[in-house]
Amino acid sequence: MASSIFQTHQISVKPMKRSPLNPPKKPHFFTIKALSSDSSSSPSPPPQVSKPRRTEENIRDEARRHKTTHTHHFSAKYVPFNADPSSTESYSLDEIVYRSQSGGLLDVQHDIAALKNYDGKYWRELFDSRVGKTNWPYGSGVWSKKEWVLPEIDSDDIISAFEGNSNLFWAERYGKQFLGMNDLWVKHCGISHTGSFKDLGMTVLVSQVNRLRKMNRPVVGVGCASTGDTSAALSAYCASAGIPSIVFLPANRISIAQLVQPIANGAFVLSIDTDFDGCMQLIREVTAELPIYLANSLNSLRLEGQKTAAIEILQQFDWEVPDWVIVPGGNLGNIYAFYKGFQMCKELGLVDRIPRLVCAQAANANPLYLHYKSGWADFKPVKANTTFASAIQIGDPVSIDRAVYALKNSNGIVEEATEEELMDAMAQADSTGMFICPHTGVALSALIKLRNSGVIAPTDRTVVVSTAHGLKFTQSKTDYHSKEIKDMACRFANPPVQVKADFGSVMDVLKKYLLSKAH
Ligand SMILES: Cc1ncc(COP(=O)(O)O)c(C=O)c1O
Ligand SMILES: N[C@@H](CCOP(=O)(O)O)C(=O)O
Repeated sequence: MASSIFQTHQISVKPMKRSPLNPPKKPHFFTIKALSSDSSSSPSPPPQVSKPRRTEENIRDEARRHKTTHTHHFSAKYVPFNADPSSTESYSLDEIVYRSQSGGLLDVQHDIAALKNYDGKYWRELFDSRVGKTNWPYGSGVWSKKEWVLPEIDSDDIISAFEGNSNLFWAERYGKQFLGMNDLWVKHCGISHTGSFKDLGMTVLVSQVNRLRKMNRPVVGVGCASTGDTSAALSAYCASAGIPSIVFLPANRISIAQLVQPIANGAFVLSIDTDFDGCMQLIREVTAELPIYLANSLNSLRLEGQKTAAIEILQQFDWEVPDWVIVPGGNLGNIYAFYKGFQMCKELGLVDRIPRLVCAQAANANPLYLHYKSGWADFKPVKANTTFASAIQIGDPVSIDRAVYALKNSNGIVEEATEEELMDAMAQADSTGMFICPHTGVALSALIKLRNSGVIAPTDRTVVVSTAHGLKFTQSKTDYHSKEIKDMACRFANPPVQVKADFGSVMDVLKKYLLSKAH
């Protein structure tokens, strides 16, 4: 059997015998019948139907067999972000457009009235029913919310690695030992196909590109500027779809593990002698000239996938709302994506409030923090300095307006972390069994500050969003534990002990170690 990492195994299940007493059941996951707009009642929740997969089928074939004509009326379109209610400007998602007429950001606007034909209980049960299954495409944490993401895309056009459904980890020891907290959680979005939360948005964007190409729209390739994670996700999803990808990387500013990802996935990699903001400027100019589709989060499609992480957090808490969610911020799409996910759940009746959001920035790349501290006075981009949190070394974030909106509407806070603070926080978290990235260290530093100042109470249910896998950033950990960082005490370094290869020497160091650990 031809296999790829994006295919799951064929599962052999004997077809069930059908008889008049046992008629074929309706495939509920694939047919959501919208009520007419004047209807006041909601349909009953989807029944659990076992859907035998034929031996000769893979999961795409099975989904095709179950496909019925579209019976739901959910839709979405681009509108200017935060537009005046009187604005009539809008674009089909099948258009190639990244900016509004006035040059502002766009947003994907769903037909909320159609979605509201179903009550919160219906959506909760529908989403819950899809977790942990292999039904195409709903086995993905993103596509399990398809009606809220890209309702009109054909499931056959979707490119998915069954991303999402990431671990919400109870940080028991870290919470107790370092913060006196008993309800601290880490949402491990980096435990994902390419090792960061970018997979959530990229499955949506590349699926839409796949659709556009099938419609013969002029898209020869997909391109992005990147600090390492967007490029990894873009190249993997494009490789899976057989679509050329082009990535602009700031030379010598991303980790080796991140650099090798697009190289291995066959992307056209340009290493450019500038920083991320310079690469971003270039990709915007290039995509305006060439048939290359822009994959950065300036493109609001990406945020539709990323917002599902917020919905997933609520789902994992059995639809109870945490008090705080802390997100590291760089280009600032993700903080808005979280806001949007929470807000949609509130608007559609799945929950009755949203959490307070905290955006955490590295002090070396802190334009949002400075803007917040100035009382949201005039925004000024900064020149971002080198930071161990290299994926957020961004001085001129494209989603600044989205971030400000999200924070203002969630009673949010912005915090910053120095290099020493973020590296110490990462080392302490790792010492309790995690293996986080420096960006998660930034988010934990923000938490430490807000706990110390009493803004976050010991009993507050708090979620720290971990955005990438620690294995992408081993050089920073190596530098820290070797105490090789200039002007940093590396207080929690745990360097290996060099010891002679004889029993006595090994016993000596072990006894010393055990004594230091004895209570
Ligand atoms: C690992 C990691 N964390 C956090 C961020 C920040 O996300 P955003 O750019 O959406 O603010 C990024 C990318 O920018 C990232 O790659
Ligand atoms: N950290 C990002 C920076 C670009 O962000 P995007 O969400 O706008 O693509 C990266 O990994 O490239």
